[in-house]
Amino acid sequence: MARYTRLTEPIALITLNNPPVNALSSAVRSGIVDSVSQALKDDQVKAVVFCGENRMFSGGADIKEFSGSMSGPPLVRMIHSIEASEKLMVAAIEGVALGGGLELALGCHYRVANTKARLGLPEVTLGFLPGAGGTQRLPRLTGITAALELITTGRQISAQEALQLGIVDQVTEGNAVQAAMELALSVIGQPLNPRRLSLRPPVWSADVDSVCEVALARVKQHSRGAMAPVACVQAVRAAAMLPYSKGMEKERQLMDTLFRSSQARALQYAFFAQRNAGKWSLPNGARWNNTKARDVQRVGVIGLGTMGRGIAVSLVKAGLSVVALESDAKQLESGKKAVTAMLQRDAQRRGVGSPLHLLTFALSFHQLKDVDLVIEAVFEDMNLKKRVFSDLCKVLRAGTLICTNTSGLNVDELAKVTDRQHLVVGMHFFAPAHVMKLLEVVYGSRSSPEAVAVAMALGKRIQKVCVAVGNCPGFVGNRMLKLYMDQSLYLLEEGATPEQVDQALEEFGFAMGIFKVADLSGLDVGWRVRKASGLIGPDIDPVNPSRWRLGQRYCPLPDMLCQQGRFGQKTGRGWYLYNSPGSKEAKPDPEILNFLEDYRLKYGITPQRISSQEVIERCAFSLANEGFRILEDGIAAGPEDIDVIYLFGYGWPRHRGGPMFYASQVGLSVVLEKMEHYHRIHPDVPSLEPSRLLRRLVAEGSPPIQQWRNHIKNLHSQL
Ligand SMILES: CCC/C=C/C(=O)SCCNC(=O)CCNC(=O)[C@H](O)C(C)(C)COP(=O)([O-])OP(=O)([O-])OC[C@H]1O[C@@H](n2cnc3c(N)ncnc32)[C@H](O)[C@@H]1OP(=O)([O-])[O-]
Repeated sequence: MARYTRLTEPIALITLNNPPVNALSSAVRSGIVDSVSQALKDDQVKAVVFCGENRMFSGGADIKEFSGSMSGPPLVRMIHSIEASEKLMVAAIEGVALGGGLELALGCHYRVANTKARLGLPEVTLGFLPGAGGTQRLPRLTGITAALELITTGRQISAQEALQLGIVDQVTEGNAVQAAMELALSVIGQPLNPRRLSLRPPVWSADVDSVCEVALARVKQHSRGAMAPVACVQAVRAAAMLPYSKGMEKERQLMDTLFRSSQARALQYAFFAQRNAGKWSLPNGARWNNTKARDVQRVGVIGLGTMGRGIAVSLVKAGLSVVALESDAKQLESGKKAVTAMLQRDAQRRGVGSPLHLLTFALSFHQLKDVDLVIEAVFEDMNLKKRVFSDLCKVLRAGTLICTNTSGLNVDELAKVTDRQHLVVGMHFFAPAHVMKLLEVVYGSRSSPEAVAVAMALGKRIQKVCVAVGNCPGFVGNRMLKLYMDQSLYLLEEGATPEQVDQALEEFGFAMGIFKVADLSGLDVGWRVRKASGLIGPDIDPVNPSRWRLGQRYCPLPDMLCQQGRFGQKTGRGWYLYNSPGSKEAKPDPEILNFLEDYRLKYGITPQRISSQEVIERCAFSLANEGFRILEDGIAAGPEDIDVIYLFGYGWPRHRGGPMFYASQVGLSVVLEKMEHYHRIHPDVPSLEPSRLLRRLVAEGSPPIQQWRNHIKNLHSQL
């Protein structure tokens, strides 16, 4: 797993060989140790160059090994002996040098990188720190400030930036191995001690404490409750204060704590869940690896509202040619201005040429006749969408796919009005569509596997994290969100305040509590949906609205707020108070507290003291409980898909893995017991009843989350 090649010059080449990313598995580490010892024994060899197979240096330690018992030579010791070696060691970096890969390179005496290479220490994103000396060697090269930024964020940098920071010694447009050999030949014989980073003194400076304080405040604000970024700051601080060996001791202590933490398990789970989501499968057996996606070059986008604009921008940025259509000249003009400005700003920021030549604006459906795929992004109204779909069929070529950007409408019902039900899929983008990473690709009962493959491939091309989901109201994300929102509202009725609920959720790790999110999105959006679905109508008393609709408990509080014109940030008032319409700083509103008190009095509700624990249990466990129902119904293929949707679309804290992973960590029997408890107290909320799958998994001994798919398969085969 590491190939040793003796070159004609006095140089040996050690090639890491573990495709696809040359992860430093136990076999690779053994191969490196054996190869280094071979080079050291050969008197003719004066220098060693390290490189990776397929022009990929290394993606770091093998993350799969972290869940089992570690074997093979420890990375720390291996890197230390490379650095301590009396022979010259040079890293030739192509592709990526990440995590342990970069730490290996930092143990070498010189580093050469190809211009396209990317370098970084992303361990923090996996719940720990660069524990193979990275926290001690990097600051000794770059200084504290840069090292803190790189290590606490895990940001990947270009070879050019690495050169500026002193992380690499040379950047080449050509072959990095060739350049590394040339460099080796030019420095063979020079003293190696100045090149051994571990021999450098601590990088102390008078402002270390304040720099670390600022970094600590930043990481605490950005990654609420995450342990790893805090530990990263502590480890880098040690590099400033302590000699290398003591700093390494600190690194090891911190690493030991992090390594055993549930946060690290959650983050590593999230890493693989994200990659698994692309490996979609449909209930009929079609899968990512048995279905071919045909190529898409030209895409039509219908509707240039907020969503359509973001979608058009994402497509153009990925190099696709786009025809953007609006229904009248005025809307077209304002959409055109917005899209053009967004693309120009982006090109300027990235220092690339403007891609506007890829964009055509149109008012007539006929201009869509040559596109390969259409994404309809008109207003969320079934009748309007149906009209658009049937008009489209009159102009599109026979094989053109029609995708609908909807957050929950029935894809089958829409497909029925077309002449190509097999070519209709849903594409649920999240706002703003050019920023948010998640894309739910919704297959209807008639969608062909090829259509799903095309939509998934297109999503990947525009750099979305795509998850294939079945067709049901709200799909996966919004179907679960409804229950989460319901619970938050019931908590208000029962005695909580919006700030209390939000604070509990933010302490749990959400970037924003649910009521702040609602204010940001606009309360009128849900109000319109509830009106359209008949939950609010002329027969409902607007002053004393009923708390019972469609046979279950209903909370009319959001409707009452909307009647007062409290639509959230846009009107300066919602669940919170804002300085002015559009302002973002949410302040508790005494009016809301009085309003809630009056409401409880009016309906005879005795307010209870609601603990943060109850907020989390009712919100998070309700999400997971609905997730189990979604798995039962076959709407998501596995728990990982649900978790990816919540991580990338709904701000679920990554260090908690996702609602399904969280349930597995808390313990399924605990979740079951709590759901039974809350359902007993609130029998008028049917969704609190524990799902069949949850009960079944508990009855079967609460298997680990990785095994749930088998249990679900058995459940389906028995239905
Ligand atoms: C003491 C310890 C100190 C050191 C700690 C570390 O180094 S921690 C590590 C620090 N390093 C990191 O955090 C880097 C993590 N990796 C990445 O960021 C990206 O994978 C990439 C940029 C290397 C390539 O991106 P890309 O879009 O071209 O490709 P892709 O992302 O789709 O991956 C392709 C396949 O490779 C797999 N795989 C990837 N890396 C690893 C790994 N390290 N291990 C195992 N497997 C790994 C991945 O699962 C996928 O497998 P599948 O689904 O085909 O079976």
